[in-house]
Amino acid sequence: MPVPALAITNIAKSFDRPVVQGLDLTVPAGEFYALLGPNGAGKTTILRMVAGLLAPDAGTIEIFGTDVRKDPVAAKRLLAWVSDEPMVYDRLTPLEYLDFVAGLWQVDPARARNAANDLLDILGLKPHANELCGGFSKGMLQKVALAGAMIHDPRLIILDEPLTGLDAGSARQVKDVLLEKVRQGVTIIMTTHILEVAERMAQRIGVIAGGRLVAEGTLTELRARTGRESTLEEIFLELVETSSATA
Ligand SMILES: Nc1ncnc2c1ncn2[C@@H]1O[C@H](COP(=O)(O)OP(=O)(O)OP(=O)(O)O)[C@@H](O)[C@H]1O
Repeated sequence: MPVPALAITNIAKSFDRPVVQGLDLTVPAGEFYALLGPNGAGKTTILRMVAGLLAPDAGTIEIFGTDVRKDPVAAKRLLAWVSDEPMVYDRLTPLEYLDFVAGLWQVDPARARNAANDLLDILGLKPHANELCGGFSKGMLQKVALAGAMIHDPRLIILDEPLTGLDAGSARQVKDVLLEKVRQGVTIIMTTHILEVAERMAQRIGVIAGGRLVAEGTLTELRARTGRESTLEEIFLELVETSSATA
């Protein structure tokens, strides 16, 4: 079997109470995977552990076979983490910021500049490429952060609510970038509360509730599980209600 992009085995994490409990999750290479779940379900906590920003209390996480805790630098090279709170330096222009990030990853400068120009173009930021980020709206900063996360050609891109706060045009640009990456063979894992986005973009959907994976599959498989022709919204609500009743 080919090495999956992400293999999570039995991870757990507690803060003042258990937040992630015995979670297994495997995402094959090249897949667009959406992670859904109610507020507080543990989605961000899971992704922060995958990105190496938070240590699990138990279990293992592998990115293309590389253990995130044993070899964090190698694992981080393979992935990009795009948080829902973009961190971009105010006093840099998008082009300077992308040069800076590419430098941290030791990407060849000429290659990085080409990639930066392509990303800024597709994200509609070309006209602002030489303006200071300090004057940008949150949506523009989100797009600069996304471009920065992709500059080292990651094989796995993890995004936490990437479309929140974006207008229709910006959301379209971000979706186009992500779909193009998937066409190129990159794996994408994304949380979203916009069920229509999960329905249209993702090949498989995982539903998290109470820190556990309560269902997973293609939309057709999830429909089969609930046993009727439902919308993703109906399936989602049913799965989450069932899981909280069981808990
Ligand atoms: N650093 C922390 N310290 C204490 N509790 C935390 C911490 N991070 C997350 N939590 C708690 O863990 C639970 C899960 O939070 P998490 O952000 O992972 O959920 P989520 O599924 O991403 O939610 P949302 O959809 O609202 O973003 C919440 O109850 C949250 O308050």
